[in-house]
Amino acid sequence: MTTSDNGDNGGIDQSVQAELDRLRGSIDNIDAAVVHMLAERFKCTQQVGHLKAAHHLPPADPARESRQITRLRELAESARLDPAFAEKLLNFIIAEVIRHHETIADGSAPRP
Ligand SMILES: C=C(O[C@@H]1C=C(C(=O)O)C=C[C@H]1O)C(=O)O
Repeated sequence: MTTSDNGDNGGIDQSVQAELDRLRGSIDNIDAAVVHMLAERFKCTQQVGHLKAAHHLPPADPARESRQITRLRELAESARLDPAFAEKLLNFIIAEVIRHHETIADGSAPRP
């Protein structure tokens, strides 16, 4: 067995290390894509927040959220992702968006 250290049992086989590095490279790329996609999503939701504030619409729209959750759960199922996890993630993001919308409606967020 080829290990990356002096033979103690803490060493990792080099082929295992190479596979770990390859997979972690992909994970890093995916994490970067997630960050970029979230940034784009927040750019859109900020604009929605300003539109709502300008027209005195409430920050949250529970009916829209309910449709999104139904849709996302279906997408998750077909992608073999746990639908409960997908729902929790969407709710987490939406809660942050609503917080932004409340700040915009308060008048404490500058227009971009
Ligand atoms: C972005 C909106 O505002 C809120 C945030 C949502 C979201 O992040 O997808 C969905 C509904 C609203 O509670 C919207 O009304 O479309």
